[in-house]
Amino acid sequence: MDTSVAVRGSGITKTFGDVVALDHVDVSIARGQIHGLVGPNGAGKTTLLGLLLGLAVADQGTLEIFGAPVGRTLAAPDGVSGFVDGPGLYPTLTAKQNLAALVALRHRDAPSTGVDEALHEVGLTEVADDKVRGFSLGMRQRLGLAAALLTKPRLLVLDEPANGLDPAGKKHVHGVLNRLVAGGATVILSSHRMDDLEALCSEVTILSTGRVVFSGPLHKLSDENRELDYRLRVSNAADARTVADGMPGIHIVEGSDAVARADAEAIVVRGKVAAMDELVARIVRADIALRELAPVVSPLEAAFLALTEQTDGEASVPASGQSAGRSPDQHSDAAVKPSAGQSADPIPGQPTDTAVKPSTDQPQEAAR
Ligand SMILES: Nc1ncnc2c1ncn2[C@@H]1O[C@H](COP(=O)(O)OP(=O)(O)OP(=O)(O)O)[C@@H](O)[C@H]1O
Repeated sequence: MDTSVAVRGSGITKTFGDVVALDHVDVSIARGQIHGLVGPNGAGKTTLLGLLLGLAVADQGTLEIFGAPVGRTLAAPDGVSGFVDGPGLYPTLTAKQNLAALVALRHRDAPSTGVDEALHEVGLTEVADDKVRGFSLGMRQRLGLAAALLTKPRLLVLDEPANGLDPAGKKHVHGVLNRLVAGGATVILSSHRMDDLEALCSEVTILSTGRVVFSGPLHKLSDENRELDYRLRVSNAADARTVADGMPGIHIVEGSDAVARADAEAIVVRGKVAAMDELVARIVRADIALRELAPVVSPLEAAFLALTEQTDGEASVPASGQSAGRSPDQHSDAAVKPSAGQSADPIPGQPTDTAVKPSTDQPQEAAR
């Protein structure tokens, strides 16, 4: 058994009717890291997370968590907790009562074990006695995280945990996840926020229409040979433009939104890393101050867009659908595969021992 691997999936296929949600997915997720799952709407992220939480069972393929095969029954695998589609909570109970109810289901003798600590960890101590009915989306997300933490998971699985979080809440949750991982746990989360993923994750898996189109370390997405748009804020945009104009490998991007959003002292140029290095050197030699230099879209976002390029509606093609990704030879040495297929249903509202389904106002038998 490879002890460095938390999750290993091979040939995982999950269909819902004629829709292929996961199409022969191979994935290997290292222990002790935060691993990001990213992909367009309908790519299969929630379906995959649901399999990890025991909310659904794959039609084909094998899935192992910490070396143990995931069974064919709907039950959360040992040491795994989290939620998909938002945490299920009892709106008429307080935050504290929600957590106590979950603990009571497991430890009838000590129903409050760990509740205060979990609320403190997610920053909800002050509203511990408030009814969840009045909670904002962000507060519910944090309470769902607290519910998952109660089980002291070795693998925490979260579907878009940053939904509804304000910047302070997001920072707090990032801190919780980083502490968890520092303590040896593994976190797998999905997000549409590339900045969150870049801030948190060492590795990502990009899904497109049910297939893995990239899986590996984030740095492998920074392809120096790919042209990117960069925004430069300088002390004199007109002079910087003159320097860039006609330089080999550099193209000035006119009418870019990124310029409009910035200020009069910004230009946007397109080029590869080597050409950008030369441009920066020339700008400095021309006594122009370079105040900011950043890609208009991050390497992760650029790779995401390139790898999941699709036309409207393509994300919902049935089992016989077309490939939506680029071919492997268009990418670097990370695990890149062609994409295709399409997806289907995470199990309908099946709360399990640790995982919770939809956060409607209907009480779920929640995050135990
Ligand atoms: N219970 C279900 N019944 C039928 N189809 C389903 C079911 N759950 C998911 N699907 C379909 O499977 C595909 C993958 O859905 P999934 O929710 O896994 O995607 P996702 O990547 O999480 O999308 P999003 O980013 O929009 O949350 C979609 O086409 C979806 O319509």
